Amino acid sequence: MTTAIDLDGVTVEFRRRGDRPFRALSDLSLRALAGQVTCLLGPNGSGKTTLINVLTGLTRPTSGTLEVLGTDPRRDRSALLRRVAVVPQETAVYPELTARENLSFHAGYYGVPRSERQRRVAGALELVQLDRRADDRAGTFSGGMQRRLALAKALMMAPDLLILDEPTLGVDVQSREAIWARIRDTARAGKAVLLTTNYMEEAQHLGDRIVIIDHGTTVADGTVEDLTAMVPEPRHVEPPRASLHDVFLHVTGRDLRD
Ligand SMILES: Nc1ncnc2c1ncn2[C@@H]1O[C@H](COP(=O)(O)OP(=O)(O)OP(=O)(O)O)[C@@H](O)[C@H]1O
Repeated sequence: MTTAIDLDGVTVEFRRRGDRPFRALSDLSLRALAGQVTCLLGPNGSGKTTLINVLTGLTRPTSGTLEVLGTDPRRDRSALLRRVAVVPQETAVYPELTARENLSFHAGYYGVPRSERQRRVAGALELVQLDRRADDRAGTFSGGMQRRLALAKALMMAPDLLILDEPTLGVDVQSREAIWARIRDTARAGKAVLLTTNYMEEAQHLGDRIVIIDHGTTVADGTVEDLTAMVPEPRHVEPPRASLHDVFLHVTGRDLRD
């Protein structure tokens, strides 16, 4: 399988006023493959968003090497961004525009030819089951519907790498299932998917590969089976294996990060 993301020893330091530089990422290495969903887990402040910003060339690492879809985001960011779609944590839709207008605007902005736009927009709306609400303003949508619209925007661009920051934060079970199904389809179509989540169930359900980071560095990396085998004393008798929830607490501890 092709490597979509290859990070080796990446460190990101932020300068804080009157303080020593703060390491948001510390010698972090990570690989993600095409055709797989890679789930990135980590406590608040562990560096997940910083990592996404590094992958999209928004934040320049202090040191380390990185390749995303075979290119260095520091060198050719605009070419890379034509092949990578990011669904950020905050809702990124225009509330005054309808769902269809949101997608058309996005397609136009990213250079989808006019002749193709209508078909692509309609296809994306159908994918996330918003076709019946296509001509309603996005501002009237529920949180879950807005997340689905943001996902449609990304999927419409047929990216080789799809990055999602907490894709199902605060959405109901129905929207969650719809979003999960589209994420799985994207990986099955041979694309790489990297997503961050704080929901163990989501990682357990979707992740072909789970990477847990803490204090800016990788503390566990493998399949759910690899990771659950790491916990020495499963706390439950039934089922016999530790859950991903147990693994997460085992490798990151119980302290708050604030
Ligand atoms: N521009 C910046 N300047 C200084 N510190 C920063 C900056 N950006 C992020 N940080 C710090 O880096 C650390 C990692 O932040 P980041 O947003 O990557 O965490 P996260 O894992 O995405 O957290 P959450 O789960 O809460 O979204 C935090 O301590 C944060 O305060």
